[in-house]
Amino acid sequence: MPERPHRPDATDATDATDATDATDATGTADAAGSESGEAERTVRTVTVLGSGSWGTTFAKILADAGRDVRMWARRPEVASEIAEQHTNSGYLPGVTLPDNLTATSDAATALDGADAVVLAVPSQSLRANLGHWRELLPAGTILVSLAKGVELGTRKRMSEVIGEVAGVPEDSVVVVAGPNLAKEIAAGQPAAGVFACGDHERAVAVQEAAFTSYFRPYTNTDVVGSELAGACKNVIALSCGIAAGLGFGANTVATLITRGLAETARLGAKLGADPMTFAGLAGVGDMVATCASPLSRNRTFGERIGRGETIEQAQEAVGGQVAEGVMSCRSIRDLAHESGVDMPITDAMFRVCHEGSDPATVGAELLGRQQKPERL
Ligand SMILES: NC(=O)C1=CN([C@@H]2O[C@H](COP(=O)(O)OP(=O)(O)OC[C@H]3O[C@@H](n4cnc5c(N)ncnc54)[C@H](OP(=O)(O)O)[C@@H]3O)[C@@H](O)[C@H]2O)C=CC1
Ligand SMILES: O=C(CO)COP(=O)(O)O
Repeated sequence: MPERPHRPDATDATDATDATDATDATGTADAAGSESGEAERTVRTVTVLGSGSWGTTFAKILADAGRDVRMWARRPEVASEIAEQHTNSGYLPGVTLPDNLTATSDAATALDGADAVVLAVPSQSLRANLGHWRELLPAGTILVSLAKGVELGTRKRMSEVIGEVAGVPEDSVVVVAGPNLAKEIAAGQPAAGVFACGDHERAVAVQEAAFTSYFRPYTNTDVVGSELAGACKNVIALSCGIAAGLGFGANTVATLITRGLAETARLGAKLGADPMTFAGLAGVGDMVATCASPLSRNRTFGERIGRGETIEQAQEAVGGQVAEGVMSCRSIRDLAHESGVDMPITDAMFRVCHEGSDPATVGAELLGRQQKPERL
């Protein structure tokens, strides 16, 4: 696969069009999820559905990379603030958004003619939200998922949910993973991400559209591993927060990160992931960033629980934003049980978040389990 030339922080998205590009800019050449990988694609116009921390930050990356970006916000006042003041103060205080990023609360207006559509709502709301948007998706658009979670009940990964609801092959969805704490990236701090898709051409098209001087996207074809890594680390971040809240230090957190990665990789191996994905940005990269940073909502949530606060108080501490691990500990635990995979930390988080178990007691039980070799 030849590499395409990359140019960070393009000021003109048309720069991205080269003589080899045979894709219709309107995206009508190829319906989303239909025949793919036959022609290089160019993404010029992107719609981001959801205007929370990561949705807004990802929109900023795309706009800084020279794309025309339209955001959809479910609250009209958020859309007006983004469109008129170029800020989203509720989610990214102090951040100025680029002029080529606009917003509306009307999904049809937001979606009109988009070459790519980024789904940036919480995992457990994705099915319902996408159900409203399905009929409005432009033909040929590339669907991109930012959500890191596993659906309750169905135990499906987000690309599976998107494929089902949008009626496209799940391996046509581009999944964004990696150590991407929104506030750091919105402040222009250097970071890398990984864009996973079964169709390499689609991943490359989005990679090119999101390449800036501060954000470096890689591609990967292991969608299963990338999605599971992103969902599972939120649960492990809860446990690291709890450990910190209980007053434990770096050894405890490092143990949870390492053993958390081990149980994530075990689940991934069982479900067909490439084990090397867990050694990459989506795996160890995101695990370390989320488990160690006070910016993580999941870690913060866990820390509050560790300090003795209730689930409701911990939810307040993350300011109404989503701590995906709280729901995903249930769906991932169910997935693990169904797959016959042992995930003791995830199981412990389920007991704390959903059965009212005492965090210190659960921690002691984790330590006291049957001894075993590090690698089975
Ligand atoms: N924040 C981060 O650093 C990162 C987040 N992610 C993942 O990206 C996904 C989106 O995260 P993020 O943008 O941070 O989330 P936030 O909680 O910051 O924002 C959620 C956004 O979705 C909207 N929304 C629409 N429908 C719903 C609904 N039913 N329930 C709740 N919110 C809804 C919210 O609207 P409203 O404002 O009106 O509530 C808001 O715009 C998550 O899966 C997260 O794990 C991935 C990498 C980094
Ligand atoms: O996914 C993230 C970083 O990669 C964000 O983590 P939180 O949702 O815990 O803030």
